Amino acid sequence: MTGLVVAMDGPSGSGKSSVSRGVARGLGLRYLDTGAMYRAMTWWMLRQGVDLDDPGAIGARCGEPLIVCGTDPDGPAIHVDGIDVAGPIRQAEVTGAVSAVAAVPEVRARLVALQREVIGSGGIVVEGRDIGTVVCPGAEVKIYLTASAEARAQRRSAELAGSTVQAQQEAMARRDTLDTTRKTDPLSMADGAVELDTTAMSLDEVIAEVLRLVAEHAGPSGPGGDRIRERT
Ligand SMILES: Nc1ncnc2c1ncn2[C@@H]1O[C@H](COP(=O)(O)OP(=O)(O)OP(=O)(O)O)[C@@H](O)[C@H]1O
Ligand SMILES: Nc1ccn([C@H]2C[C@H](O)[C@@H](COP(=O)(O)O)O2)c(=O)n1
Repeated sequence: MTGLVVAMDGPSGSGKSSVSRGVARGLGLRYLDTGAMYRAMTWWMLRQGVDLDDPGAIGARCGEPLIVCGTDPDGPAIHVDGIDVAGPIRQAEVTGAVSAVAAVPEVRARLVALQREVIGSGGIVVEGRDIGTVVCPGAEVKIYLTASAEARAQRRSAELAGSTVQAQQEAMARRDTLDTTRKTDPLSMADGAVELDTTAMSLDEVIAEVLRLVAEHAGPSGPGGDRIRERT
């Protein structure tokens, strides 16, 4: 029997990580942050001095780093060649460069294959930009999370000391443009996805709504209902 897969896509800062972790905890599922894998690849490229303006150079070297991504929603770990990069991949240098690396087809092919290995037979909430469209189009539940640009920037700047809402909004807009206009597997809403605009919702409300959608789409009376269990 295969396990439940919940696919969570959406633009930067829409709440994918926080919501996915809350849903995984609530259902006793694993959690995979695919953005962390693109960030880990970018961290490695920067460390190696690869020219990030040269997609050919990125594509030629993207098979080299060993990227290992954990699936514990309470402490998702990420290592590159045995080095813990959970902190470094969140730094501004990586955030500013990751969209260029993620646009390279060879990078996407390698990381999608790795993601599918981790997903295995399921029992997991997976978040990113192409989960419902490319990585796992057969996922039982597909969510497309959105929120207004202002709300997303406000949430992010509240999280990061010393950043203004305006600077955050500009940085997010830049990244979203790159992520939605790249040629290979751009961010888009998957067929069958439920769009959830969280602008006026608290994090707890969003998690509760996704749990409700999971129960509706994959609950005891829905398809695959025997595959979910509530964590006690
Ligand atoms: N509904 C919500 N209400 C208020 N704050 C929220 C809500 N959802 C998420 N947040 C907060 O917004 C910030 C961004 O959320 P999160 O990191 O989960 O977004 P993301 O979509 O994973 O972002 P990215 O794609 O950039 O990694 C976090 O500080 C999170 O706690
Ligand atoms: N499935 C994915 C996940 C992420 N990306 C790219 C696009 C993002 O700008 C970047 C970092 O993701 P984040 O940590 O902000 O969620 O990685 C992608 O193309 N596909």
